Amino acid sequence: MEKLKALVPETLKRRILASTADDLLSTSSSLLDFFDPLPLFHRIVGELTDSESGLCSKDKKVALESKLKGNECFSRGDFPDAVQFYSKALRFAPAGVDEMGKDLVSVLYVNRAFAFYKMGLLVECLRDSSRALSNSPGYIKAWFRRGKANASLGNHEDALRDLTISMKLEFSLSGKRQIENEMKMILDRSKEKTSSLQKSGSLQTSDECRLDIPDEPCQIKLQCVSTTTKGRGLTTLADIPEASLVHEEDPYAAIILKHCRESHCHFCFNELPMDSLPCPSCLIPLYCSQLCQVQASGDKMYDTAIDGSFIYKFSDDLQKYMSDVVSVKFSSSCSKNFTEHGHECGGLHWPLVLPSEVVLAGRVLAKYIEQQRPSSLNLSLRGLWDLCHNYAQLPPESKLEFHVYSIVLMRCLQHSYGSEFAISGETIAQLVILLSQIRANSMAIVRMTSFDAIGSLRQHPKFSPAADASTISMKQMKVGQAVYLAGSMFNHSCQPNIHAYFVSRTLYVRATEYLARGSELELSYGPQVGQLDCKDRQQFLEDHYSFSCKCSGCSQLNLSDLVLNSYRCVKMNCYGVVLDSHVVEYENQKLHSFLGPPGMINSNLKVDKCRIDSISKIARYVLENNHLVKPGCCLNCGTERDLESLHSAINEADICFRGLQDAFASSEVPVNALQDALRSLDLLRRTIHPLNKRLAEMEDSLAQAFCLVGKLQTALDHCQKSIKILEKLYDPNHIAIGNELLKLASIQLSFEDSTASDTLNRVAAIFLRYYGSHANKIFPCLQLLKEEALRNQ
Ligand SMILES: C[S@@+](CC[C@H](N)C(=O)[O-])C[C@H]1O[C@@H](n2cnc3c(N)ncnc32)[C@H](O)[C@@H]1O
Repeated sequence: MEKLKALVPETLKRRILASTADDLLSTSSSLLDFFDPLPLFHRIVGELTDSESGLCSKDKKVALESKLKGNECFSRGDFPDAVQFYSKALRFAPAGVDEMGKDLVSVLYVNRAFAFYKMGLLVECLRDSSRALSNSPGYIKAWFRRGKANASLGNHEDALRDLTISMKLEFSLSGKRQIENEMKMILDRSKEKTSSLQKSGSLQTSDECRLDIPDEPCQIKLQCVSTTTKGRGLTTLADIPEASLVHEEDPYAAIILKHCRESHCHFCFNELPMDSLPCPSCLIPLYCSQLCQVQASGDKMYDTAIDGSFIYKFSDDLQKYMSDVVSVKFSSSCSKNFTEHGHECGGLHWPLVLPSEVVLAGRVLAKYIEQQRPSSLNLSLRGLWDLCHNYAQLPPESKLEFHVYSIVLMRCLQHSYGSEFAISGETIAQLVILLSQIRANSMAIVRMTSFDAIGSLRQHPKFSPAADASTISMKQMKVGQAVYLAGSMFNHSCQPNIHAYFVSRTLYVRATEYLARGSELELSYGPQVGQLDCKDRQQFLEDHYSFSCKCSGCSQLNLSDLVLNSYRCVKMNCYGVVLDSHVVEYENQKLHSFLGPPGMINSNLKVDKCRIDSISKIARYVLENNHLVKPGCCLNCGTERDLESLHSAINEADICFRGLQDAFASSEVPVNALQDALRSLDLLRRTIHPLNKRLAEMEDSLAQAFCLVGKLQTALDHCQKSIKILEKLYDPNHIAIGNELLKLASIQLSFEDSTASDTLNRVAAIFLRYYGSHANKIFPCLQLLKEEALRNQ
């Protein structure tokens, strides 16, 4: 793409870089006219759309090589590696290829099923056997393998049916004898005991994606209104209690992020199980279940029906059982869904190489085209979305990229849709706007990383939260990017009153505080008060969303913004705040609105969300000092400090802090790194304000380090100190505090401290407020820790 950008003539480039939305028709037409006769442009589009030369098409040779390697691993008892190779082979195996009289994909599923069986992963074995049967209903080995898995799982009735079918299909006498023996064993076993698993019916063996059960229906009515500073926004038509679900929505379009392609399902974005499924027609996507696979790529593979090709006639009962096993049943609403990966499939290269937001735009366009069919041949995106965009505020480089990508994407889509739509300057201009809308409105779908870590730990019989104290930390990981049309109406606030989260690909929004009728509902697009200071939040929003934030946190004084990056007063007995020059600039702006017009001072001090009276003290000082906050000057007593010397102390501490972080990567903390870190902490305490966030981070790192060296009481002290600071920067009931308290609880549990249950109760209350009934699903570790705490009591 860089090559294409470099070719754009200087004059046209300058016009594009300086363009506004009104110029787009002209700039897009000029660029289209420039690219269309260029051989290089056509070569690039050709490479992106040629399924033969692309990197994404299936390859029988690679599939067979991988299968062979899988077989070798299997023969020497290395089953996990065998699974890896069979999975690779499945990814590369083209559909409908015959391998020694059998369908290659089915053979690979059966081989992988056997490896799972050997590893004791019976549910995975069962699912893979069924997948083989969906492809090849008459595959004897698959029925046999399924029967064995069902028998081991205690599903004796099903096991006998599976084996009866394989017996009837089997020709060889030795084969029949082997099946007969198996059936005899199952009959004996089923007489001995009825499996507890079968009785409880608790085992999930179906190939449905484990979609989470939605919680209480969302009944809150919201209204779209026009705000004075932020465009449209959503307000509530009724009072909303804290923790209520206020919105639930599936995406218009969604895409997985590149770094998660190998680890998460490309449809629901959950972590991939070991028995993941590839796309039937190309190499890129992996899915957690057939349901996700079908929803994303279409039901090309799974319309199998039992035909009359079987020599044996089965009883009605068995015939029905076979049909149930081989035909994957999905709800009718799912089969009607637009298959968002369908048009990119078949080995095309462009979905792999173009940036995520461009591929997302491709999915949006394809969905729109499908919806317009068969009426519209003349693609017009005018009526597509009523979403805002900030094209004029985009960085100039992004404007050029959006132009180039729009033309390339349109040509790639033309490859799938042929002459169905004509490309013109106008459609390119509309696509540039669409990309700008995606930039302003799309959301990152996130997962809590500890969810995954604990999920796998939990399967370990020896998992102990106590022993794994330092592993329990919550980090958000971006896995996907999606557009939610109604959800796009929520404005941002750095002091949000609602919380957005995702279960699979569904967006849920919950009120995190009581909201009176008529209040505006605002979520955080990323940065929040307590996390970053005003300057850094504004910078983030400018860089990522191209707007200058006008939320309450950025326009009204609050304690966090004043102290988060501040220094302490040179007088050791004074706890006044000393600000750096860049912080002063932003705080002075807020101070003006805080003070209001002349004459309103003092009597009308409006201090939003300030829970600490020091704001008033600061205000009083500022009022007495000509309404100006000065860099390096204590806001309590007015004493000046040399900022330069403070900067070098902080740099020194930062180096030490990074050393400690590096040590965590190797899970070993050398004694000297610990001593250096303690010295730095001391230096920081003398240099920066006691509520500066750096101190909290240093205390937190030391807590982790002392956990690693087994000094748990010291770790606990540091963890508590970190939380104390964070509680002042955020709110004590903020989700960030919930995450920190979870760490504290795991340390408390490590030495059977009975206060762990109180800590966990606080965590549960916070999580409930942010995640409602989804809390346990999103944080399974909470339940584990609670059980551990109960055992300790
Ligand atoms: C997802 S949209 C929200 C709905 C939008 N206000 C509208 O009218 O369609 C995001 C855009 O809303 C505006 N916006 C949202 N929060 C804002 C804030 N705190 N301050 C200023 N503008 C904001 C910005 O233009 C931003 O790009």
